[in-house]
Amino acid sequence: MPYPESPFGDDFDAGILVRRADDDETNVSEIQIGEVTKWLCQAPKITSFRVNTLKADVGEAHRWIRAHIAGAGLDLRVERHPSCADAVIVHHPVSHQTPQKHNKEIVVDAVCGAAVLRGAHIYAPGVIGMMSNIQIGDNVSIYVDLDKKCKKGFLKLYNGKKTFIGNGEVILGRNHLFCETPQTGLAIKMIETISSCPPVLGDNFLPPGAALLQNLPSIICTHVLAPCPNDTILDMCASPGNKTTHIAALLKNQGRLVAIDKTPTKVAQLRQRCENFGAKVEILQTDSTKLLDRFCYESFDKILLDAPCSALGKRPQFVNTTSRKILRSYVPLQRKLFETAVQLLKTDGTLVYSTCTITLAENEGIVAWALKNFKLELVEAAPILGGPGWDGTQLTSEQLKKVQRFGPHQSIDSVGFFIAKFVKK
Ligand SMILES: C[S@@+](CC[C@H](N)C(=O)[O-])C[C@H]1O[C@@H](n2cnc3c(N)ncnc32)[C@H](O)[C@@H]1O
Repeated sequence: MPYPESPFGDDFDAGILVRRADDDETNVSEIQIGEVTKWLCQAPKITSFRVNTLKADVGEAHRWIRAHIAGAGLDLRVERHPSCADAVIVHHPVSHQTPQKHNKEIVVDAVCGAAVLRGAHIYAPGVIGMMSNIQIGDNVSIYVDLDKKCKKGFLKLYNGKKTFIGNGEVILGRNHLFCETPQTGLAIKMIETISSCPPVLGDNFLPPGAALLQNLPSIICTHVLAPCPNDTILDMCASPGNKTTHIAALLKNQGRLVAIDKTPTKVAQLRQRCENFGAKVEILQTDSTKLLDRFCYESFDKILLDAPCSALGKRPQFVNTTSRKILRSYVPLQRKLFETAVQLLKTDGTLVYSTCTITLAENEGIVAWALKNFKLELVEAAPILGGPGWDGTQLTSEQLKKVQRFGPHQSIDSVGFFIAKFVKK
């Protein structure tokens, strides 16, 4: 089976990705959606770290990352990002050759396969099938099960829908993998992958809280909010806290930062992240659509609404079983959260709206709706490092240049993401 061209099933109407929420029949955009779905299946060509400036110096973190990569015998370009002072970028090598395949095969699930293409090794729970003749120390080829039909513990050559992603060395044998519970430990040490992302790019080689792996568009998003010491800032949908801790760092822990999430387990994650990163944050577990019960009208200088969304910007994706119903379920919640944000924002205050998805309805659709319903000015979401927004809503081409979208054919090959910035009038 060749590498997939789309994570969606044959019966998925991809046109929904480029339609407005209030016009679900007509194709209103010129976007070549096939290019986008193909891009979603591929891994990003960079890995980015965000240095936590509350605990580490960017130059020093840059040297640690370079030394780690050199120590693994790799010669990769590692640079401090020219426009995001706290970002360090590792460029993956460009390889035009598919690795040579071995006769012995391992089958992994789609989530594990995606992690492998972003530099992970394979851990026991991700392995589904291992041929019975495979021994510890063997070099094997890794395949992703594309339709979840391979049974756990499968011991023959799997002939179902699968795609090749790379080669590795077996560390754990069948007995350990399939006969022991719980299944834990490093199962396959990756040697080479089709994405060329080197398998050394975790963040656990760095001192705790010094830096984290964070996709570049997410790093840019907090710079667009532009926190300044002594601002009063609200992060409405904050867990696991990647952007909250970034805001705290740019605030230098001065001013007031309130971070909220609705789900108790996610609030626990947020708390832990803020603690590890030395971030001074007031954390609340509540529904952000109901914040006017807790805060006065116009309480905040700046608000980040990193909204719950359909998360279709994730890369790579092998399989996505989302539906029209699920995709359309986010817009009403995004509008409610947005409305609350506008009420809590001071006049002349800044609101940044972002998502990690690609649909027109959740991105440009929300911006067009917001400009129609509130006294807001759309301002340039600088630093602009992504491309313009998609057409298909009432937004003009000038307005589409003020927002930023991360997608295919751009200088930054990262995940799909959207950022818009407003000032309240
Ligand atoms: C896109 S994630 C946020 C990621 C986070 N900003 C970061 O960068 O680490 C969206 C978050 O919104 C939370 N959420 C969803 N509905 C919410 C609501 N009504 N009120 C508050 N949080 C909500 C989810 O639990 C989820 O953690």
